[in-house]
Amino acid sequence: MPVRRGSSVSEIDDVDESKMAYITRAEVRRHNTPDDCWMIIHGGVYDVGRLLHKHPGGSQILLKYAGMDATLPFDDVGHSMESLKYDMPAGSLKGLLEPNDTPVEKQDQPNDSDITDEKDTHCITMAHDRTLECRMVLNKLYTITLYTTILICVSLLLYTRLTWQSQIKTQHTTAQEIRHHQEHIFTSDTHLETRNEEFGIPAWAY
Ligand code: HEM
Repeated sequence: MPVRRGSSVSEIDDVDESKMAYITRAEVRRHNTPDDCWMIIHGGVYDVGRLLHKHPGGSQILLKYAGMDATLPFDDVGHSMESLKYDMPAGSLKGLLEPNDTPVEKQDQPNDSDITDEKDTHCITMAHDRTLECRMVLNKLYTITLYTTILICVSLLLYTRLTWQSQIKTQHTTAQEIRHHQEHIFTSDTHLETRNEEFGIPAWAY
């Protein structure tokens, strides 16, 4: 993965550095809960609270870096710098990292067990993600049921229509045959004569 170590937030954002507050790592570290989650990326201090549940990579990964410098993991995953400008909700940039603060390479890296011990965020996130997963599964089930019902209804309609059509066709043909046969019988002179004779009507009477 391309890592752009050394890039600064002011290079990608229209940031007027003179108007931005400088924030220390210690201050950022205090904002490490799902309700108050800050992180440092490329020298910018971001409040990721509003991004948490919209982040395509999930909220859990962001909470893992809550209160920390997430520049390296941010780059390692392959995010573009433009992502900070266009995907970060407006107003998320709280300030710039105090320039004389400890460099990122010397920072502690997060460790899953630390997170569970130090913060309750892990449990909260897991519960949240499980709820989301359940909702997604239910949504999928609902969609599958809906489509299956529609498919069954359409198949039934087609089947009924086809069966009726063939029945109607058969009835129609039989009716036509009968009519044709009758017409033939009644227009046939020989038959008329025979019939008249049967009823005792002489041929000259017709
Ligand atoms: C705080 C600023 C961040 C923003 C604005 C952001 C934004 C995004 C966006 C737009 C995507 C989807 C497209 C892409 O890959 O670029 C994404 C995916 C992802 N992000 Fe972030 N992200 C941020 C921070 C982080 C951090 C600190 C991590 C930690 C490692 C992270 C991990 C991930 C992962 C794992 C994915 C999924 C990648 C994939 O499915 O290929 N993100 N993020």
